[in-house]
Amino acid sequence: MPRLEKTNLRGRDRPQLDWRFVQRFCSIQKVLFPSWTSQSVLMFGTLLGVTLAEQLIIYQVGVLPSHFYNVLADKNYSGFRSLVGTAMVLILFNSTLKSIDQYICNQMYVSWRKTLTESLHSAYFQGRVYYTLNVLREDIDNPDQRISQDAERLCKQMSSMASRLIISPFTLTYYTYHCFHSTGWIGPVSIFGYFVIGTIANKILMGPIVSTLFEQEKLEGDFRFKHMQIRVNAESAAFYRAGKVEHMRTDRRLQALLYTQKRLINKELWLYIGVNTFDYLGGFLSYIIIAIPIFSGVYDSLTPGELSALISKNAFVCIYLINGFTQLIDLSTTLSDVAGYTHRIGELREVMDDILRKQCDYDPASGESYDFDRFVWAHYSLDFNIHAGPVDTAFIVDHLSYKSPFSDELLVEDLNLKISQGTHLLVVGNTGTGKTSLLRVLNRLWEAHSGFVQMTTCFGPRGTLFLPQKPYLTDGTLREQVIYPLKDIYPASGILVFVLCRYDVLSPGEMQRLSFARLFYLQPKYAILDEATSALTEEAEAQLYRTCKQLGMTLVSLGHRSSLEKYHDVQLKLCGEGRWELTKLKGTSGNLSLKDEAM
Ligand SMILES: Nc1ncnc2c1ncn2[C@@H]1O[C@H](COP(=O)(O)OP(=O)(O)OP(=O)(O)O)[C@@H](O)[C@H]1O
Repeated sequence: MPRLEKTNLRGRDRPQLDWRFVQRFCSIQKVLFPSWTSQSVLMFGTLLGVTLAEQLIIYQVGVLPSHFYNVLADKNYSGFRSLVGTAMVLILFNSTLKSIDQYICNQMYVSWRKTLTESLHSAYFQGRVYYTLNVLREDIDNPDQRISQDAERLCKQMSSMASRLIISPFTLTYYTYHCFHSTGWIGPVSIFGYFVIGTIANKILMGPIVSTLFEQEKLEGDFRFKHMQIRVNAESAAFYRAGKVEHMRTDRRLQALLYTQKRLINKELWLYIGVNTFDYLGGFLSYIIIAIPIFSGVYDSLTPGELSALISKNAFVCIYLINGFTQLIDLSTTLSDVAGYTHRIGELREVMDDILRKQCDYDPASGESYDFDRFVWAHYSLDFNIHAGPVDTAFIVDHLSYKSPFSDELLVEDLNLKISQGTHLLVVGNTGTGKTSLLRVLNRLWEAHSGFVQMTTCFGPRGTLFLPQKPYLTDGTLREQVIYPLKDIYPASGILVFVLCRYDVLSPGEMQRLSFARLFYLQPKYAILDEATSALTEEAEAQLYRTCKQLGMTLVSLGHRSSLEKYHDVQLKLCGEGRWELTKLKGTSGNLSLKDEAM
């Protein structure tokens, strides 16, 4: 796997309001609106209906004052009474529709967030994408923040734009027609021209905002990660009395974040100036439009009274049309946020797709999310050899060479090995010689440099189970810890009590014991133990190894302790610089050739 360079925010990769934004935005919309009958489309349709009704009512409310002038001037009491009644009904309707509009927008926000986050989750947890993304890819920052926060903000901003955007084609068409009717072509053409200039100016002002917002979100993620790191490692840091240095480092991240936030605010100032200028200039534009024919003598034949009536009528439609456009321009601050979040989520989706594609090329089975539970229940009816191979074998390693993803030096070269039932293997070697890396390659977390690894059993119960060096205890009850990674008890029983477990207060030895409890519960055929007893006494280690063997497990252990030798039949020693030695334990020694020896 080649080392990936950090490419974000450099040169042509700076997130902009460009074609790539449009593509990423459209691909996110496809997720949010998967079909014409989807919930989002129905909500959008309802919102359109509500906003159209709202516009009709607003128009009626807008003409009420002129009716009041009429009935008051005529001292028409019954007309006044019915007008007050109409006004009350219209106002009630208007406020109800406005509230429904807000309500639908909020519902849409939650529904979009659900759809988008679930879609990101399904890619993130597919195969080993979450591992590759967090451990091996350096070109993408804070995937957790993109999924939890950026997706939320994108949906929030889009829902806040929705009702204004959805209605604008209708109001713009309606008032363009009226404007054309009253002023001729000069009105709509000048207003459209004005809008085009405003849009270009705003696009120029928004460009730097999008990339700065992108950067700000990255720094926000880094800052949060630092706090998370302290939270997880609070005890170790406290043993070092590391408060001062952690304070300094956390403050440094805060300063970087605040510096970028200030830069963003400074850039936004120019956008606000642009938007506000556009708003206020728009107010005058209607009078400029009407002034042109007046000064050029088109209306010279009209009396002053007719001229003022014409000016008032034209000003009304022009102002409405301009208002429609300024509302769109006002959205540019929201749009720049949407663009920033769209780039962050779009980039994450692209990288996840890329990882998944490469994983599927390397390991076709990795495309599916591995479901331990499915395999447990399937076991009774299926023999699940996932690759054709001898039934008493877990792995066949053939001329395997591997290296760490960010280095060119081979850790192990040309390794031949067969892990078979009943032959317990001990892997030893100095620190950093590639013992755990061998397990990464066997587990297909890392790709082999050359040669191949064939896994002939499945993961999980009745197959192969890996106990990693760092015991992973998840959130949940003790029962959930023990049955992990199963979701349900197997076979169905209530033997494990429902006790809430605070895994963070367990000692390393207790964590290792709990990992063995998992192993005894799941009872795999092959148990791969990476320094699984390093925090336990030799007596406890002996007891656990004895139990594993009584349960019929074949063990592959990694470790430094010589006490481990007596539980194993064969030893693989990694000597560094690619060299390795395979020897028989319990008396026999010397290099073994894989193909000849029955391992
Ligand atoms: N995620 C990773 N990305 C890049 N390099 C890694 C990664 N994990 C391990 N390495 C490197 O690979 C090399 C082998 O690491 P490995 O974990 O296999 O050592 P090990 O033999 O198990 O050591 P130990 O006895 O300390 O557990 C080390 O130089 C390490 O820095």
